[in-house]
Amino acid sequence: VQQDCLEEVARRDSAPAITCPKPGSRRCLSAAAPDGIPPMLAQSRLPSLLLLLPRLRAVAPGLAMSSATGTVTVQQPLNYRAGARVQPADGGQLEEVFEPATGRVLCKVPCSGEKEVDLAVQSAKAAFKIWSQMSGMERCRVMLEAARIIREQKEEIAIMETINNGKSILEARADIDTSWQCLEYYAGLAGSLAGEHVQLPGGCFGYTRREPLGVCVGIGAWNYPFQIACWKAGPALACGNAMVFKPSPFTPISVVRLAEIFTEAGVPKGLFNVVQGGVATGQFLCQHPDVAKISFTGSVPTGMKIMEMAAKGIKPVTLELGGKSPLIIFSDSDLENAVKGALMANYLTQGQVCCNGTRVFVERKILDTFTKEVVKRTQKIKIGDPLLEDTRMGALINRPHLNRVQGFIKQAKEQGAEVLCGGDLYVPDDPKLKNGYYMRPCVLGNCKDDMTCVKEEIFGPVMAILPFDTEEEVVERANATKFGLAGGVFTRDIQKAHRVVAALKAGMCFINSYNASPVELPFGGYKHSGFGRENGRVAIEYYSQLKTVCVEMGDVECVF
Ligand SMILES: NC(=O)c1ccc[n+]([C@@H]2O[C@H](COP(=O)([O-])OP(=O)(O)OC[C@H]3O[C@@H](n4cnc5c(N)ncnc54)[C@H](O)[C@@H]3O)[C@@H](O)[C@H]2O)c1
Ligand SMILES: C[N+](C)(C)CCCC=O
Repeated sequence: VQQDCLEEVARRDSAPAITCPKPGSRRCLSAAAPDGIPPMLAQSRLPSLLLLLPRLRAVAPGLAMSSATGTVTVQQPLNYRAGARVQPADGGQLEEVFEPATGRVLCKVPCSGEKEVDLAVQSAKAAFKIWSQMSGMERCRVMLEAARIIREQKEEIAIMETINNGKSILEARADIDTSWQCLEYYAGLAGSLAGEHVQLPGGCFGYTRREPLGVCVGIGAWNYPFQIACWKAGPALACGNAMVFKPSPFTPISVVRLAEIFTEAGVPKGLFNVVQGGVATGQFLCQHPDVAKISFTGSVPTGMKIMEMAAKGIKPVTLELGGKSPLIIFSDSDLENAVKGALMANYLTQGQVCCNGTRVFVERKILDTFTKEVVKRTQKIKIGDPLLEDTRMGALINRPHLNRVQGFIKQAKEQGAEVLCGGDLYVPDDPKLKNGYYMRPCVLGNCKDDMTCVKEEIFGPVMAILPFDTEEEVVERANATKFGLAGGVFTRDIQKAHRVVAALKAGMCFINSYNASPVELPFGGYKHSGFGRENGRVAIEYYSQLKTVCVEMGDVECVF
């Protein structure tokens, strides 16, 4: 037993059944797909929660028996500094945190002020002195241990994420998988970070050292709270940096568990700290003179503000922003796969995914057949309690966001789009879910490129279908957007597939699939969707700096 768990959970008789991955399974992306579950979400199944109880009690006392929807309250502090949960030194305004599935308040979190932000940064600075002096192999070992603990505690973390975010437990498990995989991947790279040796005339030489930046700030969005934190912490820590992370005020819970796991794994106390709050806390972080880098995931308007603040301190930034990505379905596609691809491109996490392919361009020849099939499958999606195993769509993040998505659908109708299915609020039969933030996934037909629903990021389960006639035309229309995060193409013609993705102005492209995110592949946007990359070897560049050392072996040549 290594911690006071943050959850004080009321006991209930009917706990949801829990499944776990096969121990040692590499990743769910490549796993077989039992029960028709998409391979990227598939898990091998274990029996019920009862079999896991001894281990769950050990790692998370109080969480094990009954982490069911509608029962959890959070009582422990959600700030983390110098290796422990703390109350913020100057916590001001309280933010209510909701359980999207029920609309209940899970806790009220004090927003960290300037003093708490400074304490967190100072704590990170102190730990940086130790961590940055360790060898890559030493850092690798600690990070592997953190990955191992996450893998071991995957079920509890996934439950926490589902309760705070509203996404289905099936998806939350896949998120936790990509989280520990990310730490494992960068642990692997930590030991091989190196510079170059360059021979110069007269026996002189130079060499380069890849050095960490210092204290890095991570600011996260609410749609993938734990995963976003790992995608930033992985490369940052591998390079020898320390981090202060601020999650979205809507989803403050799971990242504190990550901080505890890092401490349990053996990082110096203070290496990974968490501050809580919204705009003001984020600003204190970005403006802090001892912060060396900002990595931000969120909306385009906030990204612009972050960049302005970073510019004043000449701080490098990584911006992972929004999108309105095209998915192009040619008539020679495997129709079954194309339909599945469109569903995966639009409905994960209730459609609240930055890289979603929400503009679905369909070659006119197959428009009717494709649309009919997509609508049929969309109508069958099981909405409801996100902790139930058979739920495929949970609740949106909060009431204002649900209203915003509904507003987009209303406006789409006013502008001439046709609602082919869904788009209305969904009220589950279960009384405890009556105040949750549910809606039916929506397919819009009769869409035109200049409609708001086609131009703006809706960030909800809303797919717009747009017919096209030629390759040239569709590429031009696909690129006619300020965003450039992702894009996809379905076709059996291999030359056409590569030609089209080469022409797409987007950072993450898919051929005959959509929304896979293996940690080995860089992820990030073009244009207003941001710059810098997460995942893959290249992320090392964004969390390190190169020092050149020039060595003279003879006498100094002096012109004076
Ligand atoms: N490209 C990606 O990898 C990626 C991933 C997930 C989400 N997103 C995008 O995130 C958006 C949804 O997330 P959101 O609603 O949380 O975004 P948001 O921009 O409202 O907030 C993101 C984070 O920034 C903080 N913040 C807000 N104003 C700030 C300021 N002035 N200074 C510093 N910090 C500030 C918020 O508290 C939050 O932690 C969507 O546009 C989505 O596409 C992008
Ligand atoms: C894991 N996905 C589905 C590729 C989402 C990445 C993060 C975007 O919001």
